[in-house]
Amino acid sequence: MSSAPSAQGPLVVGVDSSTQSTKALVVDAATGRIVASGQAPHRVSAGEARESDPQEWWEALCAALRQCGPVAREAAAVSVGGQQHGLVTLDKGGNPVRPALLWNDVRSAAQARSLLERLGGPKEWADRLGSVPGPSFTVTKWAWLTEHEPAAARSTAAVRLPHDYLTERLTGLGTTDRGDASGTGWWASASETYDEEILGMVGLDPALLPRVARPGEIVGTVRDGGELPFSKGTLVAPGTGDNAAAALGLGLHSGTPVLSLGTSGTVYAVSEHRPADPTGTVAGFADARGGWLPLACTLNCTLAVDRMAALLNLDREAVAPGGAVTLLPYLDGERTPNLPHATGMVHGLRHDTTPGQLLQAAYDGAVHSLLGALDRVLDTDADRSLPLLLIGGGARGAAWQHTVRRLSGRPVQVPEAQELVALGAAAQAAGVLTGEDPSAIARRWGTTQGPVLDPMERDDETLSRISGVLSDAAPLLDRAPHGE
Ligand SMILES: Nc1ncnc2c1ncn2[C@@H]1O[C@H](COP(=O)(O)OP(=O)(O)O)[C@@H](O)[C@H]1O
Ligand SMILES: O=C(CO)[C@@H](O)[C@H](O)COP(=O)(O)O
Repeated sequence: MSSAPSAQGPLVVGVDSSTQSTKALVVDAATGRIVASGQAPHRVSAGEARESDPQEWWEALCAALRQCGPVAREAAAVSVGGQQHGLVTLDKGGNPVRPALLWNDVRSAAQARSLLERLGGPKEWADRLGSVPGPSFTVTKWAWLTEHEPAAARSTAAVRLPHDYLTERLTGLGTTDRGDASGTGWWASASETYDEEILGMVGLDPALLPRVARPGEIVGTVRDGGELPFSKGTLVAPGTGDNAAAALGLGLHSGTPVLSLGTSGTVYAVSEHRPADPTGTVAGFADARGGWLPLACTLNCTLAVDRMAALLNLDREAVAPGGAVTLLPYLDGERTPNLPHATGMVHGLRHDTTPGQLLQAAYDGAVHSLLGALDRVLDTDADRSLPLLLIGGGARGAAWQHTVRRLSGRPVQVPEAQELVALGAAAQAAGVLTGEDPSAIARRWGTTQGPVLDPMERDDETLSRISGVLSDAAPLLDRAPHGE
């Protein structure tokens, strides 16, 4: 007798192992009802480095599943969605050689610049890889590691992405998927294979990389033993990167734009056309189904705004309108625009500027970066009147919702479902059980149901003011630290 007697179908588990925490959902595959959930935090290093211990991700996964209770062990299938790009280096025993270098660690900016030139420039990268790799991409992190920590690189017997590492802890097999592989900078989206010339450029043996599973493949079963949080034999789906998982969770059709407000800010859509943006603004990711996920990502989203609220000793909702102050919240450097050495900047501060106006300026600066890429992630024939789907932790905030509506001039839909990455992983797990398209499963679950907030008149004055400050301040924002 299931400990979830009201379940109508088999139970599946979807996981979101993201920057700040692991979220796990036990879901009824027939209806999408969340039967149980759990969450456990991760630690991320402070300062210039952005690193996290993969073992802690595993412990957080086990803790989140313990919070779900015994029902988690009844899951027939599981899938893991994870933060993209992270460089996980494992020794011969499968143990991390060092903490993982995360997507938001920008120390490999110099390596990124060098790699662009060595392959022949941004257009060559875009044509082959689909993306122009910046310091967020795994390939630049591996180049950094070989230059700065050669002993660690020599001790590495396997290279994984965060979601690959957790999937392998379950199955004992090294696999990844095209969605997450497309964020490495060594998986060519044109050929859908690892690019051995690029691997050679950074001295990485292809044998250290995981097999790229096909969408919908069962990559293994949960192996026996230890404190594994699932029953032996539970089917394991390929998993994918968190944004591709969220796209599954939303059951996205092409042309519908998504703004995700989390540790990272992302704007993306699904497309049948392979992206190849030579400017590097749009990353040409693959999705988890066989199509494409053109995406732009910012480093400074909810954490930057929360930091400004803390500095101003304000609640995150205590914004005030009417300011003419500009705040570029580039506290961690910035990825979109590509300003890895940037820092936060305020312009237009006056005696009568209020704390609430300054906090609103932080929201404006964060959303301006995302909306600046919105048009570029959409196919030319996309209906620009469709609501923006707003997801991620920030989507729950009134100030975020209002800022997106005011600066986009578009209706905004906020799904009631809160953990779209984990829901997408659950849909993928359900898909390996039934053979159904995970996006069709998510649509059947009704995951995008939620209020549609009416459009507001677009605040073009604020948008152009921010663009003007950004343009005039570029030389200052792009200045590398002394000696780089
Ligand atoms: N009610 C809320 N209003 C505004 N922001 C929120 C709210 N709840 C959470 N957040 C923000 O969401 C962020 C976490 O978002 P989430 O998408 O879970 O992060 P991750 O990128 O790690 O998956 C937090 O940093 C916090 O700033
Ligand atoms: O780097 C990207 C996308 O290219 C980020 O979206 C990471 O995948 C981190 O995701 P979150 O922790 O913010 O969910």
